[in-house]
Amino acid sequence: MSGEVVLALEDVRHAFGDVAVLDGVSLDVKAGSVTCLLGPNGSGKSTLLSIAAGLRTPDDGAVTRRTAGAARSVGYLPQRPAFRPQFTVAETIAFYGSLVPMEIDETATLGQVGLDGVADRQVENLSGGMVRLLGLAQATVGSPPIVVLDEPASGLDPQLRHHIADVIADLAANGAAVLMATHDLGAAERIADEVRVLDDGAFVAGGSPAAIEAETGTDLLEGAIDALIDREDAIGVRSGTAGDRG
Ligand SMILES: Nc1ncnc2c1ncn2[C@@H]1O[C@H](COP(=O)(O)OP(=O)(O)OP(=O)(O)O)[C@@H](O)[C@H]1O
Repeated sequence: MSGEVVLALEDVRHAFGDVAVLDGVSLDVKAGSVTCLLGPNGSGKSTLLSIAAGLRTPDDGAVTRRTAGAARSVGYLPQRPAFRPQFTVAETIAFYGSLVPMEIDETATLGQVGLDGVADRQVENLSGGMVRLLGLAQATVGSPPIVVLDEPASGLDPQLRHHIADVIADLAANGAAVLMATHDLGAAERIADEVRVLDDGAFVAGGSPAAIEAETGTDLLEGAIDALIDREDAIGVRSGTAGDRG
């Protein structure tokens, strides 16, 4: 099965009101691989991920998920994961486990993200980073063949970021097709089989990290992104002050 395209987006378009966010985006994600979406804040990564995960219907274009026979088709980690505050960590995973028609090893699920030691702690008493780890664990419950992760390492310290990247690489090694948005270029460099750079609603580059670096004459993704994205534009999007700059 490994290497088959299990998630395909074809000429996907989406707008919020009169603001076009995705302007004809096509993408194949294969089983056993990690695809990282890079791009400035507001470039449409989360919108694309929510469409890929089936949570949002695009205005136009086709989304195909080949997940027949899977207990759960898609695991999804939102950008801001939120859980019932009074549930413990173990109860939270048990709840998600109850939604899929298969036996879940809760301890192993928590262990893979390093949360087995806080299984009895209530969610409201977790740190922000721990909540994100719980979100990642939740996204893997039921071994979905497609895993969609929106900034899985956001707000985590460098060691945890590294650990999360290892967990994600393991998911792909075990056959999952992983599609994730990230601003962690080091992680993308390390674990991405494919990178897509999104800007102004379209992909401006795609390929392995090495291929993108070769194409842009750079030796790190950070340099490649600088070469591909107009930094002034990106800062304008971030701060909303583009119109104020003289
Ligand atoms: N529900 C919504 N209604 C209206 N506009 C939206 C909605 N969701 C997103 N947008 C707009 O769509 C654009 C793309 O947002 P999106 O969250 O997809 O970007 P992103 O690349 O994930 O950004 P970031 O890196 O900051 O998370 C932004 O201009 C955003 O304001």
